[in-house]
Parts: sequence; structure tokens; C-alpha cells
Amino acid sequence: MRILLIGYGTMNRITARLAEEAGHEIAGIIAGGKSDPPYPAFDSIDAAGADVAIDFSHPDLLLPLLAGEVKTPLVIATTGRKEELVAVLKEKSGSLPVFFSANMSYGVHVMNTLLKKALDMLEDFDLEMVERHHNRKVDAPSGTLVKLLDTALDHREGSYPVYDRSNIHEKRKQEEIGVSAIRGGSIVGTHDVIFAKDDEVIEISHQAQSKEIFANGALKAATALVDRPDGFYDYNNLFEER
Ligand SMILES: NC(=O)C1=CN([C@@H]2O[C@H](COP(=O)(O)OP(=O)(O)OC[C@H]3O[C@@H](n4cnc5c(N)ncnc54)[C@H](OP(=O)(O)O)[C@@H]3O)[C@@H](O)[C@H]2O)C=CC1
Ligand SMILES: O=C(O)C1=N[C@H](C(=O)O)C[C@H](O)C1
Repeated sequence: MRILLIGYGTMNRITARLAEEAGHEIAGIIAGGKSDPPYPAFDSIDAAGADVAIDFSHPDLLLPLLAGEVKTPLVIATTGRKEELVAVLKEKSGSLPVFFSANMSYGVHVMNTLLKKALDMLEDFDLEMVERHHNRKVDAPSGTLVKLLDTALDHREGSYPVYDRSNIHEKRKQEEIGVSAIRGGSIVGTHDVIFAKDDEVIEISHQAQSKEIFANGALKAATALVDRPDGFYDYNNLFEER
């Protein structure tokens, strides 16, 4: 595949290395301007004539690029401003294949599936979610936590997130879903969903142990996406048997 990279920060440097090791070609890059990529630079997605674009960037870079016409299949990993981004991607998916996942690891897809089952079975448990990431991450809570939270909000009628307890001077309500974000060092990415009631606790946890898991997930999605019909894809429908 000839791949256009949107963003050339930590993640897409890894994607470029792994793509080339796997025999793909980096057709070019659209970056934010601070980096000096060793590939041709473009300022629109279709200009590189790539088979697919893989994005790990920032909404401020990505959203303007999506404002015009786009024909290149898209694998989108950027987090932050989810509602805005998903609305634009759904509109684009009317005329091209688009894959979006806030976490490119298959393990997090499994975690989200397990979470749905646990929510069905643990209706009277208090629910808390904790994510941990490196000190260079700019969005909080993580896109993955937002995805897990949306799953829980969909399942628990009347539930709502509580992001900050510092000004709450009363007991926790069962409808609350507590959300905590921790930032430090080089933590790749950890997500814990905690179900607690009197005398017992059940946790569903995922730990990413290298950033390669995300880059490889994006490359796998790109390979599966390029010959797919126009549409909006995620882990639920891209890898199913055809
Ligand atoms: N879905 C998934 O599995 C994963 C998603 N991510 C997400 O991918 C994104 C990128 O992660 P990562 O590579 O670690 O981040 P980096 O900060 O290392 O790289 C970000 C890239 O976006 C560009 N950029 C950042 N801010 C702006 C801005 N305001 N305007 C224009 N360009 C900008 C940077 O520009 P410049 O080139 O000038 O530095 C850089 O190319 C994040 O949203 C992160 O959460 C990360 C890992 C996994
Ligand atoms: O910025 C990161 O590093 C990561 N971002 C994604 C997120 O916000 O969930 C995925 C992963 O956790 C790493």
C-alpha cells in the first residue's frame, strides 16, 4: 500500500517504521509544521495519491483537512473532540471507506465487549473508570475512556459521569460513573473499569505495553479497509467474515 500519514509525531513515526518493514510505502506526510519529516509534505489528503491515509494527529490538524472533498480511504486514530470528529467522519463515509477507533488495539475492542456483558450482569454495582497515560498526552480523559464511558452511559439509564469530586460534599450516588485521568512518565496507556459493591470488586483492565500495538492495529485496519465499499467502519464490522 502507498500510505499518507496525517500527523508525524510519536505515533506516526512508529507507523512509518512498521509500514516500511512490512513492505508498504510512505507516499507522504501532512504534519503540524514543527517536525521535519523525511517524506514528501502535502497539505491536502488526496494530493499524495495514496491508497489510504493513516491519521494519528490532533483535531486542529485533522478537522480542517476533512472540511474539503476527500477521496482517499481513511484510518482515523486521533482522540479529543469525539462528537465533532465522528459527525464529520460519518458524513465523509457516505463517499469513501472510513475506519475510526479511539484505540487501535484489538484488546480494547474485546474489553468494550466484556464491559457490555458486565453492565448487563452487574446493574447494582458502583462504576468507576480510571485511565493512565504518559505526560505528553494533551487530551483527557483519553479517547478510549470516552468510548468505554459511552458504552456504560448507553447501558445504564439515568447514569452520568462525574469527572471531579473535589467540590462534591455528599455521598456517591449509584447513578454516578466516576472518571479519573492520571498522567505521568512514559505510561503507554492503561484503562481500568471498576465495578464495586459491598464486599466485592470486579475489574476489567487493559494495559498497552508498547505503542506498536496501536500502529500495527492501524496498519491492519488500513489493509482491510482499502478495498471495502464506502461506509463507516470500526472493530465491530471491519474484520467480520465476508
Ligand atoms: N486510536 C489509537 O489507538 C491511538 C490514538 N492516539 C492519538 O493519536 C494522536 C497523536 O498521538 P501522538 O503521535 O502520540 O501525538 P504527538 O503529539 O506526538 O503528535 C501529534 C501530531 O499532530 C500534530 N499537531 C499537534 N497539535 C497540533 C495543532 N494544534 N495543529 C496542527 N498540528 C498539530 C503534531 O505536529 P508537529 O508535526 O508539528 O509536531 C504531530 O504531527 C492523539 O490524539 C492520541 O490520543 C495515540 C495512540 C493510539
Ligand atoms: O495518546 C495516547 O498515547 C493514546 N491515546 C489513545 C486514547 O486517547 O485513548 C489510545 C491509547 O490509550 C494511547
